[in-house]
Amino acid sequence: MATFIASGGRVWRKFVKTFPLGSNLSLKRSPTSALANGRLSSTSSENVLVSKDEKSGIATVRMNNPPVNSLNTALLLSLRSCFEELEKDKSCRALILTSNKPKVFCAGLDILELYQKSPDYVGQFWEKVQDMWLSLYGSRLVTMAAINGHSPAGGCLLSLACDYRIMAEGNFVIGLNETQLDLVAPFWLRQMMVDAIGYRQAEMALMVGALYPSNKALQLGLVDKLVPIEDVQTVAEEEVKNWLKIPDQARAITKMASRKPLLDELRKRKQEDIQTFRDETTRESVQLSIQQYLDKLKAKK
Ligand SMILES: CCCCC/C=C\C/C=C\C=C\CC(=O)SCCNC(=O)CCNC(=O)[C@H](O)C(C)(C)COP(=O)(O)OP(=O)(O)OC[C@H]1O[C@@H](n2cnc3c(N)ncnc32)[C@H](O)[C@@H]1OP(=O)(O)O
Repeated sequence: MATFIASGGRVWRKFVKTFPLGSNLSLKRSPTSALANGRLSSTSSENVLVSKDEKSGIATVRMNNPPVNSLNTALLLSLRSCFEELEKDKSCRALILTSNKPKVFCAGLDILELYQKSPDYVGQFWEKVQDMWLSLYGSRLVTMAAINGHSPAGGCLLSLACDYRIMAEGNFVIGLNETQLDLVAPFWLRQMMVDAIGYRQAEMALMVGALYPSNKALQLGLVDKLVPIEDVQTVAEEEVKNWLKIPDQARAITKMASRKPLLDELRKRKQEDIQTFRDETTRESVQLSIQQYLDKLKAKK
């Protein structure tokens, strides 16, 4: 269903569309954005909320998968569908990725998707991670991560796939802590880390599975800007507007020139990467580590 809502001088396109596994993509107003002045509607089952300002062509994509936006199958499918919809939309020029629940941007992969599942299941799950990443990392749009909270592992993956990262100041962490779960970050994730913070720092960070507080992440270049949590969205919008002063075509071609080798490499080695993930994740010792990690998370309370 697609409707157009005109409000406050801006035209809002609103549609609710059902994606596989019952996840929804809806284009609607975001409650805190300066871009937002359309009508707000919401249902609790929607795991991705999207608002798009037709005038500027800036879309805000809010992950809405309580309690911590862990990347389960449904959220991965919704994110991919959403990125692909916006990619096809000729009037869309930029995408801001954020969390609908401040304090947690994304808790990474849903660990339960990796625990006590069949090799086929985890293989299919991993392919959804790959496909979501291919659509975000390979996007022609300006992509901005508005990291309004913790961003470990898969949350860091999402952030690294964007063009620019603005993070909330304070006691929030970001990084690739895979080794702490006895997992090994795949080559395309490691490469993004190297590209962001340089070989030596990335090598150390990946080996020890480091999670950095936001000020250290800024110092390393893992994020580009720190702002108070309540300003993350507004600053992201301002930053996007600066980026949009550059002609889209030249910017997008330049981006593709630098990202194509890694995109092509994963496309070429997709099945091998899935096989490795299947084998590693379902290994008994890794399952035990995942179980212990889950217990640790629960015991936190
Ligand atoms: C070549 C070899 C190939 C192998 C390749 C293998 C992997 C490679 C690539 C990528 C791998 C990525 C791995 C991951 O992403 S694994 C996920 C890692 N994530 C984390 O370690 C974060 C864990 N969570 C936290 O630290 C905290 O939850 C957080 C700081 C994000 C928020 O804290 P807060 O206090 O607000 O919330 P909690 O009380 O801790 O959590 C609430 C609730 O949610 C559950 N939960 C948290 N995170 C996850 C998660 N990632 N998956 C599933 N469930 C999660 C938590 O257990 C609580 O549940 P409950 O007690 O309320 O039932």
